[in-house]
Amino acid sequence: MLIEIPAVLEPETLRHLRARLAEAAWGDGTATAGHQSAKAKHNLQIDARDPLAKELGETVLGILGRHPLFLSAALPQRVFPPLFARYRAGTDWFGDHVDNAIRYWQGGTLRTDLSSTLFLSDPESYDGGELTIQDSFGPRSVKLPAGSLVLYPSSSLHGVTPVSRGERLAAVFWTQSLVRDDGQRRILFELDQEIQALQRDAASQDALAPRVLALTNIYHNLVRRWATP
Ligand SMILES: O=C(O)CCC(=O)C(=O)O
Ligand SMILES: [Fe+2]
Repeated sequence: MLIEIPAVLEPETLRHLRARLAEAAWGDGTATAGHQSAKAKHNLQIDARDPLAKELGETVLGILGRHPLFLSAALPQRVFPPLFARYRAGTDWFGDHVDNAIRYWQGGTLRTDLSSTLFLSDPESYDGGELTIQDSFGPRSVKLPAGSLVLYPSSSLHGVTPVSRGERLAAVFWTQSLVRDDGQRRILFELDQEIQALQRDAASQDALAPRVLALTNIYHNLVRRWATP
């Protein structure tokens, strides 16, 4: 399931991130690529050990950790710190590739269940740079407003088309979910969204309150059954 989450970043946070990224020390993106994706990857990124990457990564993780739609859709157990990427016009793109199933980090491991791109450049400011994802319904091309993010199963082949004008800035990160199976996670997300809609209706119709309670109970019982914390 591919989920778009609009306006994750406030305009002011976006301005702050972009201003800090303009001063960053950008290095070759292949530094962290696996054997197969190194051949496909043509972009720049900030070294994960760079204090700036850590600081901005924490800002993004803090926002995600409080974002109801991200929490509902990803059911995150752990989120790998964002990698800041830059694609320049005329040279940069990322051919179709797979993300490694396991990422090593802080002496531990993270299983990549979900991949995400948080778009940081205004779509009007660059040409190309579409994120193409092989969804179960066929290829999807994603180019979102700055500050919005897309969440997709890490099992999908994906890439970024060449940038032909301007530059594309993005924060890319991976999530290990409490619910590993994409189909189960999708059922929980849809159920949770419906319960929340019903809860809004229940505010003006008392008779709905027991229904909301019963469905909320079902939601949590499914989480108990499917989550592996
Ligand atoms: O820049 C993007 O949107 C995706 C990057 C990507 O696929 C990766 O770093 O593995
Ligand atoms: Fe990738």
